[in-house]
Amino acid sequence: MATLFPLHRGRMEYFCLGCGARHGIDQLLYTCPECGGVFLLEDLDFDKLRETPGEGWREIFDARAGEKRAFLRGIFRFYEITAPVLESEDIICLGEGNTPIVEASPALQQRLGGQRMAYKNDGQNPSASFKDRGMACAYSYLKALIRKHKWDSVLTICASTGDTSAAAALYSAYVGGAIRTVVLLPQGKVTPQQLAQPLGSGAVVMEIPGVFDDCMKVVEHLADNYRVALLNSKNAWRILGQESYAFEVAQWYDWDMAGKCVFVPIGNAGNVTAIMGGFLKLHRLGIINELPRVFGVQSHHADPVYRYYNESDPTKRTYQPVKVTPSVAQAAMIGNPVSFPRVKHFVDQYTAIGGRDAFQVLQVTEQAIMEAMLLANRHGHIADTQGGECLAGLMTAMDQKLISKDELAVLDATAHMLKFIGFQEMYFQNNFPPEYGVSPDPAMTNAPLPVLSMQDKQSLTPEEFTLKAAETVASRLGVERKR
Ligand SMILES: N[C@@H](CCOP(=O)(O)O)C(=O)O
Repeated sequence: MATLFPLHRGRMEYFCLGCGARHGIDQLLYTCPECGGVFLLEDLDFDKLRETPGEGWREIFDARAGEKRAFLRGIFRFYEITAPVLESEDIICLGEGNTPIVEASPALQQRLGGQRMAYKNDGQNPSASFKDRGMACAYSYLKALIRKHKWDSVLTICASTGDTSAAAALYSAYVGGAIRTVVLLPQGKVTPQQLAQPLGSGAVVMEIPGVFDDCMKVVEHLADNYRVALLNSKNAWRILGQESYAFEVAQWYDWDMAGKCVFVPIGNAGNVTAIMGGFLKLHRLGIINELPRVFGVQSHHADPVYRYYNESDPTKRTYQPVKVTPSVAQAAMIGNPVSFPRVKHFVDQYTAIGGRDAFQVLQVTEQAIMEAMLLANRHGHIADTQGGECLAGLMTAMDQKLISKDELAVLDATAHMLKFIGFQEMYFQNNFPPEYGVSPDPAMTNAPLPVLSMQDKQSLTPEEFTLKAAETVASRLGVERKR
């Protein structure tokens, strides 16, 4: 019974956060035709889910952990609270979600003065970032529309700092058929690894001089005026898929969120929106009894959300986009997050239940981000620069006494470290362009050590070469000979 599909079918609608207008999901909408506001998707029958007690839902979701069928695997094991309007035949699962939570080693915990922490490695998703969670849902919905309307051609489009484009191109390549994808990237501001991803998936890659915010404006104009399907998190289906991060954190800790804090970097703000929205859904259904505290983290080079919430008097807060400067947390280098209205919407609900401290935003320096990432990785983690940003945020929270040692901090490593490996290289080789404001601590750098020369290789016999190389390694490391 527990794994039956579906246990609940919903009636979903777009709901505008600007004017409250509601629209049917039969058409692709990103912003409200009436006021231009952003949407969330709501299941009008969500409260019917309360007929099953929280304990019942916990059992159902736990029972699906070993599920093999695509439509109940990955993010879709939470089908009823995600997108309960999709048909099983439309659901795409490329193995997204279910990413590991890895607790800090005792040595790292000690370095943090005993603070409990863990990373959730969302870089272990198929395209190596959390965006796959959202794309699985957005593409499943698109597939449903294509089937229903018998469309023979759909052009999907997104602006990206590198992760969204990789995910969009991957899911598009998998679905194929009517779908073609184009991605718009800020020229020179996406890492070589991230640029290689959509190219390899066969997407059309276009580069625009400027930063992400410039690309986003072009994509928004195209979505408003041309027949294209926008795949950024402005597309509310993306948000639904990304809620699975919250569901998985809760499930991993046996649905007990007491004493847990979640740290998440804020860029375009889709992820922090989804995480708060996800926890609120679980709370509404009694699946969790407490909300974890959420700490958003931003670099001082791209911090519009921090600036907004840094004003303690809510009546004096005014939102101002910022002009970004280069950031190692390049995925979050965004000065005008499209989901800002969604953040406000959920922060109000979140703090109404969890109190003022349930949501806070921290600002960290570029130097702190780099050093936190290196510290984490020297202790066996695979944090990317955004994961470093979260750890820098945790350290800031500790310094400011915003968190206690008994609380467990769950940090979002949003992408795989290998996507951002160039920043580690710049740190190790001390060649960061000055705009980043990062200078290496020699104790944190590393470099390969050459052993013997090519001339040695050519002049020695293979046996002599092995022996001399082994002796050089042993003597450099001060290893004692066996007696
Ligand atoms: N960091 C993002 C920026 C776009 O965010 P989205 O969630 O709105 O698609 C990226 O990887 O492109």
